[in-house]
Amino acid sequence: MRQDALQPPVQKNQTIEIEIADLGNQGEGIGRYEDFTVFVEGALPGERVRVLMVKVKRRYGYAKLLKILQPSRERVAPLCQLAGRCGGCQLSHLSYGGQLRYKQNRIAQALERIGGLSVVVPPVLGMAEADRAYYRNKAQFPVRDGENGLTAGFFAPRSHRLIPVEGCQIQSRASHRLMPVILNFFRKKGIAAYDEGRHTGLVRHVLIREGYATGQVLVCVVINGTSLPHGREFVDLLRGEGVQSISVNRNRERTNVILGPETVTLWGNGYIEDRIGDLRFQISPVSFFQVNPIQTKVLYEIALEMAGLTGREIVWDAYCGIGSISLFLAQRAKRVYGVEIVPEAIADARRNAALNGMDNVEFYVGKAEDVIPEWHAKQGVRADVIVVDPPRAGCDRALLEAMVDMAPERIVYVSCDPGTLARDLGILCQELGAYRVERVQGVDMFPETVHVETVVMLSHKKPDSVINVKVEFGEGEGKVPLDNIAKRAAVYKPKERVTYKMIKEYIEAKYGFKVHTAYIAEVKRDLGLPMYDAPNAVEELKQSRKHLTAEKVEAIKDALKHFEII
Ligand SMILES: C[S@@+](CC[C@H](N)C(=O)[O-])C[C@H]1O[C@@H](n2cnc3c(N)ncnc32)[C@H](O)[C@@H]1O
Repeated sequence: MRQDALQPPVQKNQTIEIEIADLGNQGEGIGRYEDFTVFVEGALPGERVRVLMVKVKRRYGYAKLLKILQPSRERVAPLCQLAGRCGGCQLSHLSYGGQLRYKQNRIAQALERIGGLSVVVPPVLGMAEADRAYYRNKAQFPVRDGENGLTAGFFAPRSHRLIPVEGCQIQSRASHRLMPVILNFFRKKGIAAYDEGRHTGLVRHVLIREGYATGQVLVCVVINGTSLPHGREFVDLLRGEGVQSISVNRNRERTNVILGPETVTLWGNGYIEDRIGDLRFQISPVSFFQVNPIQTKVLYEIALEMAGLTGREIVWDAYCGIGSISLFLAQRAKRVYGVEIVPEAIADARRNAALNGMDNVEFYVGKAEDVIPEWHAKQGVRADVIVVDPPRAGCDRALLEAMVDMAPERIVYVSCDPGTLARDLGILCQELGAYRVERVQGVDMFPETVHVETVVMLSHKKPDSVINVKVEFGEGEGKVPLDNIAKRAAVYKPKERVTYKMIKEYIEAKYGFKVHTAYIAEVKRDLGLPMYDAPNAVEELKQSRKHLTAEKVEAIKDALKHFEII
């Protein structure tokens, strides 16, 4: 043990040799140097590596991989020439079997460490080798000015530096074919790429979506303006390339969010069609649709199986997108209600229900956490099964509480983030104690990357048996005093969950300044506190921001003390 526990045993720019023991949530190797944790991008468990320390904090640091002294048996040569540079495929140097084991382990660890749930997690369902190349049906390329003029690509890890992408192994074949054609057109017509710093220029992103079963292709250009110059010629060009739907999306905000609020169709119906199993789906540019069509079928079939439908059930599908899971469920349920925040997706969902001749589904636009509790409280609607498929941030607490109130027999939780999944299952199963986990299944929707989809089946906890106990309250022999009950209730009262919002509000009220979630997360991390309740912190830390001042650190620590977190 070091003499001065506050002094890290390494310094910035120092070269050290370490053994890698684990892989972090971003696919980075994790090793120890004395009792100091070192994160090394590109290193694998079982490897001995020489690294250069690039950032040193009190208890942990980040290092650059200089040399692999002893490679792991799981190390493979990445198929993609951009591996390690573009920030997209964090695991392309790990064998596919190794990737699946990493994902299985990630789910199990999150459930145990964050959710407090000890559950058997079976192997993740992977893809056949022949299907893995070019598996994505949607590409969203940022467009910026590069060394050779207007360029499309992907951002390097934790930056907005564009790495030109030619020959990406996971994007669709249609995007490989069309991007050079589209970029050439913009260059020839002198159409400017977007400049983030100055908020000038026109083309921000190009989105290309391809129907896996139909081969139909949609192109949507996201612009910092109202219209695309030479739009007619652009349409003619892409129609000549066999594109079915061409649109522009207007995004004039200074934001990292890709899509803006308005989409204008330049040509076609404004959507493409695809199929999953026997069902047909129309998909517009701004609607969510799962990106891996082969694995989507696997995922939905598992969700359907877990829902255990017999044809008599009322089902709610929260976060329903274009209604794809809803329609899968409606094939075997009495009635399905879908809720989704994006109006265009609900328009797609309604069209999709009609397209498939299904009249036992209804769709509502709104936040799941508003719509479902309101329908339950005001209209008294009930549910036999609730399916949730939230974005990475997981379910809103109000929705979790409403589900417990509605007490469906089963909840099927589809998740793309093991951390927030575990947090929400912890609330449903441990904190509110209303459900138990029956089955967990990971599905590899995102080969080569750290991401994994998980489906969980929860069943309602029912008492095993009932005994009748006669109790008299009040003073006197054989009676239970009322004040004792109040005291016991105070002892067992669950602690209020402290949210980042509460910490921010406390600091603003007491110190008069705002602090970013990422700052709170950084201080928590420095203090060695768990980070699971800051699902967006990692993303937020990627954005450029000012230095975290000592004043803010003290204010955050004060708030953490106030809420008894430290
Ligand atoms: C992971 S997608 C799932 C979509 C769909 N279940 C599927 O498999 O295609 C999450 C969806 O939730 C929607 N969404 C995000 N926040 C929401 C909220 N608070 N209430 C309802 N829907 C929301 C998004 O627009 C997106 O369509």
